[in-house]
Amino acid sequence: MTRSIAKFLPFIALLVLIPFLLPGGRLGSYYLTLLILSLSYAVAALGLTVLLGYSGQISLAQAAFFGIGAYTFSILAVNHHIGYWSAALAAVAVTTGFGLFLGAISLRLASHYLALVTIGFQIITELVLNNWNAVTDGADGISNIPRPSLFGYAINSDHGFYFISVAVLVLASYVVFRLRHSRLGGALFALREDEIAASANGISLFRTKVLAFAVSAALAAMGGILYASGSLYISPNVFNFYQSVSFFAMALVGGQASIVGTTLGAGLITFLPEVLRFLHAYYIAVYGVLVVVVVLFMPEGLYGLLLRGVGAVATLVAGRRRSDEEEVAHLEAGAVPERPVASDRPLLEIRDLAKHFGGIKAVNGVSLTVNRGDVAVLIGPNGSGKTTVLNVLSGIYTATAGSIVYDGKEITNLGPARINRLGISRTFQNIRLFPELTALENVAVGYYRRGTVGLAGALLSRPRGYREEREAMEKARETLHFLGFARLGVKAKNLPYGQQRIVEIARAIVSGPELLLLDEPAAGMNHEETEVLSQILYRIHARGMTMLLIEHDMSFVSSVATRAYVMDFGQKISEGSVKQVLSDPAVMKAYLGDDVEYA
Ligand SMILES: Nc1ncnc2c1ncn2[C@@H]1O[C@H](COP(=O)(O)OP(=O)(O)OP(=O)(O)O)[C@@H](O)[C@H]1O
Repeated sequence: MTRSIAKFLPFIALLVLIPFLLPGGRLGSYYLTLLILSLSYAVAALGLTVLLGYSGQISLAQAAFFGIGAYTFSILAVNHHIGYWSAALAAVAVTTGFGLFLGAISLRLASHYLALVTIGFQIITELVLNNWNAVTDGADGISNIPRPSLFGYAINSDHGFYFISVAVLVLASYVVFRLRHSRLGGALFALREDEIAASANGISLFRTKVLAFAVSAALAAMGGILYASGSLYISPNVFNFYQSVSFFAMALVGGQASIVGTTLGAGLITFLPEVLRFLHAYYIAVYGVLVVVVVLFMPEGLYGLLLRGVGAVATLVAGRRRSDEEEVAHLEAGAVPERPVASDRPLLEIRDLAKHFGGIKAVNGVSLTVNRGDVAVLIGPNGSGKTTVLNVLSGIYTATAGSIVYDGKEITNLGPARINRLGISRTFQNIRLFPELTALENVAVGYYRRGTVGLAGALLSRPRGYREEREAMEKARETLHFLGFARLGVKAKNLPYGQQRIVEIARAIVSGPELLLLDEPAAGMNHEETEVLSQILYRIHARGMTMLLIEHDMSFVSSVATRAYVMDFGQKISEGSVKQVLSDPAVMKAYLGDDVEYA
């Protein structure tokens, strides 16, 4: 057991001891009922930890999945007399199916549009539960819902069922924890932070989003089954829109990306109305204000605030931390590494490529070949179509016409994730790091394409999951070190511009791609930083990577490039060595216009 899992132990111990802690040895049955209720809510809210906290997808349909789980289980167990655990498994499977469906149809939707679709799903589910009398018994609901038996013992008492609920919460937390600490966890966070950058690092948006919805629905179903068994009776009004909002509030108030935080949030949102009951009619206003205050002023939730407080005290006790600045390493000066000589074997062949945006012919019939070992540069005036070539090449845009062949394979319009997995990595003109992830975590995401562990592997094979995660972290550390960067634990959004560029390059090379695409890597850098960047590109080139870069800084281009292509108005107007193209009259005309003769 790792230390990370061990840190949950006091919390689990507390949950086990709660019924014995209060005066009188045992809680009154009313509070025990509330505790069981809050555990069922916590399990369902953990689904939102994955969906909202990790992958950043907004869902207001968690009560619908909670209801589908509770109803499927109750219908099977009560009306069809299916055994408890078989009915429970079937309910989780059916609800997961609905999660897969909702995830698949919401693929192209973001933020408020996605929220609207989930609200629609929630309302349809409520309508079905209320009106499909033959199956759901409509507004009457279903009663006499059974409780489980374990090893032949029926767990009928509230106390017994409380411990079953704790066990299910621990199991649900374990699922979320394992998912978080596998390559899929990194993929979910990347998706939350920047979908384009995630897909350019080999992460399939479709599979990852659908996975998040499915896991979230499965956890909602587990919570729903606990709810049904705990209450012994269900009716549609429990699984309404307000309950979905409550689940949302539980995740936000506790700490949406934290297992313990969400569990605390569920407890708080369940017990708060009881604690505030003395306020009579005013309680709902006070309750609402408290929730809004936490959401507005504590972005990491109450648990995040608690952790920060503990961290601050620990820092005070241990003395001041070394400042981040002290951790900055520099690229060690050394001889310029021996760079490979470009071969005449093509790695990338672009033929008659066109990309039109309505009437704008951004790229219009461009052909170019990059040989293995080349550092090819694409230059041209602003708006000449360079970035568009890179975007089509890396699958971000689909081509209007033409073909792209990489390593002998046609890759035109394959999509960014598949193209990355074939060994093509890129950086972006307007740096696209994952801002809330640290430099190290950002780079580890770049190693995604080298991993193999899927959901089953992450949940069932702890050694494989850990090994892969550790390997990604080690490679990320090694790559950052190779580039002379040591602020590993600093969030990307807190790094200065030049360092963000280095981290983005590290993320692009960590998986050892064959072809590296760099879009204006020196943009916004001062002279010193540009010098360091050329050293970095020499080192990367010396490792055998072929590069295609876009750049405006001609002295930088002259120092690193082995071959140059020039574009103007969407077409290639010149190619050759940097020296050759810079003295080509067509190129001078493109840059200087009619002043060329004067120049
Ligand atoms: N998504 C888009 N929708 C519409 N037009 C676009 C889109 N992307 C690029 N364009 C247009 O295509 C043309 C080429 O743009 P592109 O960004 O490829 O040029 P560039 O050579 O990279 O320029 P710069 O050096 O300024 O980055 C421009 O006219 C631009 O406005």
